[in-house]
Amino acid sequence: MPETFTLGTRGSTLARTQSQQVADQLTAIGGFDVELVQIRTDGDVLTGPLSQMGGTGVFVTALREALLRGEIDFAVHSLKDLPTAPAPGLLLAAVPARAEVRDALCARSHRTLAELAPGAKIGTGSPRRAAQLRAARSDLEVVDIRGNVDTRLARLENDLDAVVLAAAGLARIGRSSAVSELFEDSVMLPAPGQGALAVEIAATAPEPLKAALAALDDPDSRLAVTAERALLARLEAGCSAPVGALAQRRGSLLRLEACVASADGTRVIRGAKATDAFTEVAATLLGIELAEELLADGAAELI
Ligand SMILES: NCc1[nH]cc(CCC(=O)O)c1CC(=O)O
Repeated sequence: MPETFTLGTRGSTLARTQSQQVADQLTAIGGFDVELVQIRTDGDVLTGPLSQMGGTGVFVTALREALLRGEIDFAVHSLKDLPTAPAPGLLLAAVPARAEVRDALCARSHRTLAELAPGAKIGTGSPRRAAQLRAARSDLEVVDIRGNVDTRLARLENDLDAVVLAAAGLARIGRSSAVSELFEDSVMLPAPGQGALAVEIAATAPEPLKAALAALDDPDSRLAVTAERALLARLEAGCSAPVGALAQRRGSLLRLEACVASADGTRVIRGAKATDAFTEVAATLLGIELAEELLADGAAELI
């Protein structure tokens, strides 16, 4: 009988879908059976605006505690929900190949941002998305929304003209047909880590599990998110701060682009920097150095 490992997951459709995808890959690579264990996090239970829930990691803390107690063998998170602070006793076993990184506009009648009527209502719970939307279209009414992806899309049938969601999440749950525009980097930079998954284990996890998960790791994706998260950490900004960042391999360079915006979108500080060294250290330095350039340009006032 193959060995069985338990995978802790949040209960949302998105979380269960992405956990099942990693489980299937692990079964294919390692020949293991994987059992999904559903765990409720504060992010699933508490109500109110996410940006005011206080503390980081509302979506991951309960999963991390289950890992440390040995109740589950591994956990799959959306990487952008992971706090940048190191997690003692835990390891990032794999960053699988990243999916689409961009944010998507989902609008009634499939309108693009430019096609939305003046004063149209556009929903997002993210200060980063709200600020960049206001910078692009100051006439729109940005409405604070939350809930899972399906709940947000349902608002299009109800009171909103458009919502903004991560394209990767929509694709994972089979709702890509709702997308009317993928935002270019110049209009909206994604959240650090967007579109990537994080597979986390306890440092004491069995070697065969570590080895099988290591095979799921995509080095370019890991380096890109390392640079983005180093920038976020150096800015001392959390996942709900108005910070966008995107690192991508461009030929022989790893290029990082980032922005910090004021909540009202009237100020957007942007910068970009590249390195030709493809190591964790170089990616981390890239993030730190670009963060320091943004701080020198006044970013601290906006965070
Ligand atoms: N915090 C919510 C969250 N965490 C990860 C995703 C989407 C998938 C991803 O970016 O990997 C979403 C929903 C959204 O932002 O639209």
